[in-house]
Amino acid sequence: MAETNNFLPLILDLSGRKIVIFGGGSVGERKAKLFSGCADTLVASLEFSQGLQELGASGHVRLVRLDLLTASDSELRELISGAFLVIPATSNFELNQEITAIARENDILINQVDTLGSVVIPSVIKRGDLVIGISTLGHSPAVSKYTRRQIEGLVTPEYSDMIRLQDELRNYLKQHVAEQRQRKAILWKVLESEAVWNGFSDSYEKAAERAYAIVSGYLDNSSR
Ligand SMILES: C[C@@]1(CC(=O)O)C2=NC(=C\c3[nH]c(c(CCC(=O)O)c3CC(=O)O)Cc3[nH]c(c(CC(=O)O)c3CCC(=O)O)/C=C3\N/C(=C\2)[C@@H](CCC(=O)O)[C@]3(C)CC(=O)O)/[C@H]1CCC(=O)O
Ligand SMILES: NC(=O)c1ccc[n+]([C@@H]2O[C@H](COP(=O)([O-])OP(=O)(O)OC[C@H]3O[C@@H](n4cnc5c(N)ncnc54)[C@H](O)[C@@H]3O)[C@@H](O)[C@H]2O)c1
Repeated sequence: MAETNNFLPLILDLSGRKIVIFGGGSVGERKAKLFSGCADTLVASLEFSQGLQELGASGHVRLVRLDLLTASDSELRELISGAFLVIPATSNFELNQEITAIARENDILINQVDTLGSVVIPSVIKRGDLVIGISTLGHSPAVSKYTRRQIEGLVTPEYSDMIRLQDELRNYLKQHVAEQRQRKAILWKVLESEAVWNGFSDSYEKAAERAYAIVSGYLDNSSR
């Protein structure tokens, strides 16, 4: 098991990145579903789950059918050529290790699914512009999944509304408040306002109206 206190989550722009998954079973499908929305995802396998066949048919992932045990090294290198991330997820541990070695030789990031490798895939929550990654660093993926479900219950749709409102306010305040510390104080006053949060249940406009009232109050006080 790798030394786990050196792991940190990163939020990456995967657009245009090539991700190659070996193995089209339940794990390969879960990984392909995660990445297919944002990266060029290829799955190489003997067989493909129903879910992957559907993703392939809809053009969301590229499926390459082959027996990796009889594939030549050059065929494997061709498949991983230009890849940002390789995920060896067949049911054959030795084969996964072989693919890992080839990816390592080519300095490609590897997400190992049958042990803790240098890249760990977290549980992911994506609610609009709010993205949360959760990992136990290999100790208990079930707890990651459990924690995801717990947090999903907390992250109500109002979080996306508040992100939109804060984004709007940040741009407004950059035009009207010179001092960054003052801008930060106003944003937190809005963020911690129960009236603003409750306003969203009426409408976004209602919450925004209450937020701008806080901003005006702050600006009036500071101009005295
Ligand atoms: C988070 C998530 C992301 C994803 O892959 O999508 C993920 N696994 C998920 C679910 C899950 N996986 C497993 C169970 C069964 C219960 C359990 O074992 O706990 C459950 C829960 C379930 O299915 O209910 C079995 C399992 N997992 C690994 C092994 C190999 C081993 O450890 O030996 C075995 C076989 C163990 C055995 O043979 O018994 C290894 C890994 N799994 C990881 C990620 C990485 C560590 C992440 C972390 O530490 O948090 C790591 C190291 C590598 C990797 O990145 O794949 C995803 C939840 C997505 C969601 O939120 O829904
Ligand atoms: N990381 C995780 O969350 C997690 C969860 C469960 C299991 N695992 C591990 O992940 C691995 C895959 O698990 P799974 O449930 O997806 O297995 P699975 O049996 O559902 O799928 C295995 C896939 O590998 C393909 N495959 C096997 N041999 C092949 C070959 N020679 N050439 C091409 N393709 C080949 C099969 O066609 C199949 O599509 C297992 O080793 C398991 O230990 C990881």
